[in-house]
Amino acid sequence: MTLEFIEYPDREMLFLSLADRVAGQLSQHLRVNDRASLCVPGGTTPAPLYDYLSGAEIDWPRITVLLNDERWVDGEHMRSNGRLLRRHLLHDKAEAAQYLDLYTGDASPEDAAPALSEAVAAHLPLTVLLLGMGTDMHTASLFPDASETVLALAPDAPAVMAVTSNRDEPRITLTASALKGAINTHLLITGADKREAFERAQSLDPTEAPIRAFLGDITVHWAE
Ligand SMILES: O=C1O[C@H](COP(=O)(O)O)[C@@H](O)[C@H](O)[C@H]1O
Repeated sequence: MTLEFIEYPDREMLFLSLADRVAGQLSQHLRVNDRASLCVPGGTTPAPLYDYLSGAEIDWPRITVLLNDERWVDGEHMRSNGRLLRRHLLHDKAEAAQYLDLYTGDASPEDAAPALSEAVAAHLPLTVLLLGMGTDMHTASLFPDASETVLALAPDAPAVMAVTSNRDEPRITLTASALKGAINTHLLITGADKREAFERAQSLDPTEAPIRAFLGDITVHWAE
């Protein structure tokens, strides 16, 4: 198990270099496999990374892109993680990728979870997993001290679960069982507050600091 922490001089360098690394890992995988999967976070941090990645010269038609988690809102809603992807990643060269949308339009994420679990399971293990993290140490939609997080961290959890106990909108999330087997895992964090949260997480239980469940073989990318 190796945790590598890379500190970049600035965010621009981080986003450029991480886009290059992710593209390289996907291409490498496609040299000996028919298909690859790229699982990425939503939120406010990764848009510039996706702008770079969308122009990468990789064999996008052989790549399935999916989110770590989605908020149960319409795809055009400001809080939709899918909206972020459609605007910043799934255009230019990456428009040719296959997109596995976690927002199905079902009445609730509970209704959608069983079929999504099957759909996601077909793309495991993930070729490249990129995680984000909130200052509260949540990752994907696995939130600290939530009863659903205990279930989503269990090794026998289905690949996808509904999350309804958080204070915002209902959500859908990949669980630890789907996320943890990825071939390449990266964590993208920026700013002093997230670095401090990341350091704190290392001595906490995953139920208090869900990102802790993924701090095995991982490369952490940080810039102020
Ligand atoms: O709610 C979410 O938050 C995390 C972190 O987002 P950020 O805004 O602090 O960058 C994100 O990784 C996750 O996908 C998203 O749904």
